[in-house]
Amino acid sequence: MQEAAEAAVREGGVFHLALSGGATPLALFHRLSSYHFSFPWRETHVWMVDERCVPLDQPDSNFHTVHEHLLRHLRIPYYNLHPMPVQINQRLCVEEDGGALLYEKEVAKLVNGSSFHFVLLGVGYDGHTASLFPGSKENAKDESLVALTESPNKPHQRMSLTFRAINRAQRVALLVMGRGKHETITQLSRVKDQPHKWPITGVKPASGRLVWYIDNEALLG
Ligand SMILES: O=C(O)[C@H](O)[C@@H](O)[C@H](O)[C@H](O)COP(=O)(O)O
Repeated sequence: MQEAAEAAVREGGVFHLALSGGATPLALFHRLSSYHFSFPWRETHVWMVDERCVPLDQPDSNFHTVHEHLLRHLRIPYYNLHPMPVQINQRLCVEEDGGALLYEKEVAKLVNGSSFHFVLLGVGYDGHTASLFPGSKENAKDESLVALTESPNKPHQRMSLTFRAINRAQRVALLVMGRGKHETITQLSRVKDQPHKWPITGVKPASGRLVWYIDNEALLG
């Protein structure tokens, strides 16, 4: 990630990084904040891959998690932080409030070609990634870059980058860790291109690079 950040900053003066929630990236966040002192945070813009529709100061909020475990330990300008606007007009993720479109416009305004330099993803036990869940209508060729989605797990309402946004990225890193994910990895190794059932198989950067980072426990059980 640091290499990608340095290369992007060298080329264009800015690094656009989109981060997922969940427990898996916490160790990476800890590492980034504790050891990577030369990471170009001042030139880094932090975006969210997905968000739960709860106020940003709630422990369930992905931005809250990223803030607690990473952002608050860094020297990063606050105007480089881009939480998803899940709360508008004192209500959460209401279609008419246009939060998804607002975020899409913010991405379009700041990110060249809406193509993030680096997107960090995880995978759920059911093969979901970001907040793109099995069987949901958003998984079909969605034209938008950001959408309101529904999770089978609480909190149900979500906002998420779509496949379209993810697949525009220059690099996508898929981080899978822990014995608990072994079954999922085994199943995923047998399926191909079934984004409706296994959303993770819909991650295919058009011209970018996709790299899976799987630890031994997830790989070997
Ligand atoms: O909001 C979220 O939960 C995520 O962004 C989600 O897509 C996550 O990456 C996977 O569910 C894996 O979660 P774990 O890392 O907790 O297993």
